[in-house]
Amino acid sequence: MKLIAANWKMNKTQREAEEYVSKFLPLVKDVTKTEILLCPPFTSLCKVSQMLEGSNVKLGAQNCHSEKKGAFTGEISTVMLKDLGVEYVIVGHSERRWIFGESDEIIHKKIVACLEEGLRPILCVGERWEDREAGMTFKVIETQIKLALSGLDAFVSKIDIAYEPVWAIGTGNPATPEDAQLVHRFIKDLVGPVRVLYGGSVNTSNAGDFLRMPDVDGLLVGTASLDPESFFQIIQASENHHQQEEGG
Ligand SMILES: O=C[C@H](O)COP(=O)(O)O
Repeated sequence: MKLIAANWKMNKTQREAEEYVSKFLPLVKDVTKTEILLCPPFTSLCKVSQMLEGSNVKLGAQNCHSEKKGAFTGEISTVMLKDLGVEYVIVGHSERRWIFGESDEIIHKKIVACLEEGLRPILCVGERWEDREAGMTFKVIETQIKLALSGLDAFVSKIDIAYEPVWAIGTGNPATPEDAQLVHRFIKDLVGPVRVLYGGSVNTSNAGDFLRMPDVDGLLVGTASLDPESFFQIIQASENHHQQEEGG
């Protein structure tokens, strides 16, 4: 099943999150062929978790710490997330890699922490523009994945990967669906059967084009997920795609 995930990043107060979910749940109530995920900021997880109970929408977090508890001021553990009803955690988003200096080693530890707690990590990988220009896209992706998933071959079915080219994030300049397809294929050849999402300037107009690619198994949506209507339209693109596939 395709996964369409919303990463709200550092947006929305609790009240705004509540308004969003109130509008969103009736829109998606008949969605059955697509897995839907909302990843609000930590401050809204509790409220959103209560609202999603019994619905067809799952809850994710945008980050976690690698330790279960202890003297880590300002951090949130996988145990705490699990306790709130979180099922997914975005790990290694490029905004954490490049703004906060999160290393591949830390990302690996976070993935292990998620797996230990029964949470499903969405590992984000992606090249910067200069990597792409230097012809290093595949090398960068390979290195990020090998380091993050080192020793975790047996757990690949419990992990999703999001290909998010750094230069495409929040720029309005997405990868072409064909370029995304090439990288997704490369990732599956490297890792084995794994669900690979695309992220980076996905919107209501281009979502269907990405979802038509054979190895695009879902989308990780930032900006266009902030409005419930437009996020719903992206989910609809996935439902439509599924219907077309079934129709042959
Ligand atoms: O996690 C989501 C991605 O960073 C994509 O963000 P964007 O849709 O605003 O480009």
